[in-house]
Amino acid sequence: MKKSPLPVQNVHRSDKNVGGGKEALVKLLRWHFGHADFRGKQLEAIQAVISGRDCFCLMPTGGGKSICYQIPALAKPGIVLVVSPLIALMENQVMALKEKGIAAEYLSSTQATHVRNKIHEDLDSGKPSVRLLYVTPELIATKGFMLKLRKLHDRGLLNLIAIDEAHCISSWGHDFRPSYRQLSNLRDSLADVPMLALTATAAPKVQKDVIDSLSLRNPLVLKSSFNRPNIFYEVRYKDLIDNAYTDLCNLIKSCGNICAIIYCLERTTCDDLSLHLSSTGISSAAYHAGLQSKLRSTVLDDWLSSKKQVIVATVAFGMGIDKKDVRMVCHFNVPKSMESFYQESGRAGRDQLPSRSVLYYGVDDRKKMEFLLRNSENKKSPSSKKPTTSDFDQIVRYCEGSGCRRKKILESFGEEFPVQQCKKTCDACKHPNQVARCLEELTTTASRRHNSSRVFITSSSDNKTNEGQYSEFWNRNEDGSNSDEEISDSDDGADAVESLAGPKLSKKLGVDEKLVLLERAEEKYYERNKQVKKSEKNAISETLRESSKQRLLNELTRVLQLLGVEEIDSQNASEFLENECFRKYSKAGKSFYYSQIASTVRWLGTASRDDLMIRLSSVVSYARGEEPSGESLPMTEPVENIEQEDINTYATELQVDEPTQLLVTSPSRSPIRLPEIPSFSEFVNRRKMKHSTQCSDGKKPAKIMKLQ
Ligand SMILES: Nc1ncnc2c1ncn2[C@@H]1O[C@H](COP(=O)(O)OP(=O)(O)OP(=O)(O)O)[C@@H](O)[C@H]1O
Ligand SMILES: [Mg+2]
Repeated sequence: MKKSPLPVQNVHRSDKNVGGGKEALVKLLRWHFGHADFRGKQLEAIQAVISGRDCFCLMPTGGGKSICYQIPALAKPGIVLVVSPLIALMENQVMALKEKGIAAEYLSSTQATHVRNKIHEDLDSGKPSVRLLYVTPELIATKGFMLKLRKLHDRGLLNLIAIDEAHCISSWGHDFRPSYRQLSNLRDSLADVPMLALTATAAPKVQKDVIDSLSLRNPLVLKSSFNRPNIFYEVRYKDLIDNAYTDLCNLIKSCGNICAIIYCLERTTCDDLSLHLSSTGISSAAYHAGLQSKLRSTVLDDWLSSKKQVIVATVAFGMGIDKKDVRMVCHFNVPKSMESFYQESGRAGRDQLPSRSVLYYGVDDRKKMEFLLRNSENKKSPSSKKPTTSDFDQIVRYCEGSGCRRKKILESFGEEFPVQQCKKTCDACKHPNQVARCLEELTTTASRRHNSSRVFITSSSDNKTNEGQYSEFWNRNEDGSNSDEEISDSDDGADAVESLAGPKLSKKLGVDEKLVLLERAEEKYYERNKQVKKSEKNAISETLRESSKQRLLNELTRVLQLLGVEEIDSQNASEFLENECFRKYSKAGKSFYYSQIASTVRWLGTASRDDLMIRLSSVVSYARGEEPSGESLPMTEPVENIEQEDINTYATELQVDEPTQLLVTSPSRSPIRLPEIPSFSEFVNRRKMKHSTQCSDGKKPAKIMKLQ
């Protein structure tokens, strides 16, 4: 309900009288926001900036930082400029303020010109009505807008510049945004306007970097404890769970109809996991930068209004989103640093009610992340301060070490925390024996699976993987490409689907993006051509098959390299797997086929060397004369009723003497490019197809071979 604003208080004059100042400020807080009193260091921050002093305010996520600049805007005539990194975040706050009857606006490229013009007119008028003006750092960097700010300042109207999410200025931070760097000019241009930097980033090196970069002058530094007592911390070990998807479903269901966020490393995992949750009756949606902006807003709105219960997202989601009743934040893949983990898990329980942070930890995930971090370390410039493998070690210790989780989080931010204060609000304190057993089991299981006695804090520096899959891994890339800038200030390239003519897809796109674009283009085609038969719509197109093969190939290449498997030719194996999906689901239709491909990709991501050798036994290659080592591997695809004739024909068609000689070494062992050789099952399948064509031609059917 809108309230008429309280007459503007000139608290500035009474700020020396702390008691009087406080009373007036509390009155504003109660009237406009309905809160009984200030929390933590809010009042100190407000009084500092009102008195004209710079302030650096560190409060945990959900601590109530916004009030620190919203109340000053109501306490003094004039304007408070708020710099915010995300359009969604600005929109949210402005909407909430307007609902409270507070004159707030934001300026962004997404607004209609007439809306922007109206705001500019108001700013240029003798007595602007706007009290809080939200802008992006990009806008501040423009000459025109800076000129406007100077004019406002000259007219005595610019009271405060608040830099929200101020850690974005530091490349040490987990959310570095190059555009924030431009804010370092503010001090020169508007020297005497007080600045308020706000962040929940706990890392001391980021804090110092923020103060230096913004040239804060003798700032009042306010730090609150980073402890979030209402969050229960817990780690689940993927290597000890039969099926992490099922485990997660059960977990969500066991909590009732809660609102949750699930973070995944890859967009495909978001899509896949969300699909899976939905199929079990949990209302969920995926959210990542690969979605069209309209769809993203719908997903966000649905989740904010609790129409959707669970949002499955990449790290592109969540900064500054003020949904109070998030009861669980789950990391389905290990986060890249303790800082990211703290920020993301901190989105639970903003209403201070009991909530949960659950981290699904897997040794494979850890290796993947180590690889990405090492790769990025190798690439980065000497001045770059991206999270490193040593930052990551903190999160590994959080998962792989015994002892209070809460203590580990807080100590990694330099905060001392006596274990007794945890009061059994983490799994390690509540069920110490169970956690100890899990860790012991993890050591044995993982060392067995990964053929290594070193499980803890190891690294896999020489692994190669498809980095393109993790385009949101660095929330904001230094070079700005692939950043979720697109999530904040501009529309993304997904709209290209609209103009998609045939398979004209940019080479820059990853396979998954291409697949999604093709799917959408296809959907659009069918939408426009409703007369097209349903069966046709359901048919699996060659393009889809090709993209699926490529998707499998990418994952296979990554997994084979990660596990050091050389005996499997990824090309043959991907074709084999795709063929398997096609064979099983071509009749059932596209969605079944697509979901089978997705689940195969998922399986590849968790498969061990032995799993791969077993399932892909028919495409395992050995060097000429080399025998498979150890016991013979069982085949998951038993080939029955195969005649010697078939084997001979297979050999003859490939012009070799013995079938075993077909099986050549992996490309890494042999520099010679060999002609493409179909796998045996593929060959059998082709023959099967030939037979069936012959049958339909009215010829006598040949003996049918059965591949299960
Ligand atoms: N003094 C207060 N008393 C009660 N509730 C408050 C008070 N101050 C803020 N809140 C509430 O706390 C919640 C979090 O506030 P806010 O969004 O400002 O947090 P934040 O510190 O900016 O978090 P983030 O780091 O996630 O952006 C909001 O719902 C807000 O209404
Ligand atoms: Mg905030």
